[in-house]
Amino acid sequence: MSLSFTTERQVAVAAVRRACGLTASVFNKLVKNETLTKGDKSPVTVGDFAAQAVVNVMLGRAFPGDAIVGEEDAADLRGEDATSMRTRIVELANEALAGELGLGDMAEWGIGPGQELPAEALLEAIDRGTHAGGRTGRFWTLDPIDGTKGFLRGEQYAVCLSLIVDSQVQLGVIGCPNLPQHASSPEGPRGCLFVAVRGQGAQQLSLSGAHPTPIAIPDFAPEEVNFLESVEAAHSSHSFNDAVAKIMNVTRAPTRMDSQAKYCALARGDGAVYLRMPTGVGYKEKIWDHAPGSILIEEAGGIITDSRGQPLDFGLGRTLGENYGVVAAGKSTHAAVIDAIRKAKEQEAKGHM
Ligand SMILES: Nc1ncnc2c1ncn2[C@@H]1O[C@H](COP(=O)(O)O)[C@@H](OP(=O)(O)O)[C@H]1O
Ligand SMILES: [Mg+2]
Ligand SMILES: [Mg+2]
Ligand SMILES: [Mg+2]
Repeated sequence: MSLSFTTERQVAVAAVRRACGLTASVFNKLVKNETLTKGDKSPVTVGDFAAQAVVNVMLGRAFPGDAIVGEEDAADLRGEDATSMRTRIVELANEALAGELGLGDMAEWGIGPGQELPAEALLEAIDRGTHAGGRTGRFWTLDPIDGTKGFLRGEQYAVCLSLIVDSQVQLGVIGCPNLPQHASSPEGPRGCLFVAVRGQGAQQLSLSGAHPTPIAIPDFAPEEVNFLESVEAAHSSHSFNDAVAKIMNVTRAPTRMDSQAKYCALARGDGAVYLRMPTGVGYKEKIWDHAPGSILIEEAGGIITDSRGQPLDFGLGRTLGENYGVVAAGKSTHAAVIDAIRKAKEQEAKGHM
């Protein structure tokens, strides 16, 4: 078997590009009854569902034998009360699948004129994402909109796709429609793609899939270190991050950003540390929230582990198992973060936090 994953990369970039176009167009037109609240109280929009349908249709055509671990499922879309949402999703997904071919995209992965897919086919495509994951075999992970809360605020979100083979992430593609192309000009052009293939490095591309540019995590002088963290305090402990930053004598304020755009920002050197610590007990991190970002960090020369310094295990199923948080940083910084976390935990245990 070839391990260059050339076709997989091509399909993944094409699928993420189409899904980004869809989500960006949906944002400007989103109305109130196009968002649902899921069982865990988190929001999901017609954009999430339609983007999952598009990516799953394309993966299904290119790799009919591959399983998919996708965040969304179509259960809430089948009832009569969901008719208007369903109609909108069908319209959005068909529009994206019929849209112009991007760089490296193939006509047979999308649909031609008059080939619109009916609602049932698209709901089935969404439900192709119900795979359980696991230790062996080949499957994709898909988060059609990561950072749905950021998406709804008009801030950062990302379309995130990865390929896992026997528990190892081999390919990751992340599309960030709202991320400035250069951190140095935050008001400049927005929208970029990030791609990493195991052993082939990490790249930033334009949203169209053109102009691949290698990216790497730079060395940070201690006084230049800053943290990247979630906007949502319920997703990651801001106060623990403050304690860790203090121990590391970090003076720069943290950069808050939704979604795996944080991994992209880290991979190109916009920030030095991504730290995500649990806010309570019970929540298990999902593999689609970290698999694409993890390979991007590794291929950009960084290290990603849990807060104990142990590797993340993508072979446990749909989640990462018991939650010890996530720490990503460049090689020269990562050990210092793990050490500071240990000290912060000691302080916390002594009631000093
Ligand atoms: N209590 C919790 N702890 C950690 N992550 C959580 C969480 N509740 C939801 N999330 C996850 O946090 C993701 C967003 O991450 P971030 O905070 O970095 O923007 C969500 O992805 P979705 O937006 O795809 O649902 C969701 O999977
Ligand atoms: Mg969600
Ligand atoms: Mg997510
Ligand atoms: Mg999501």
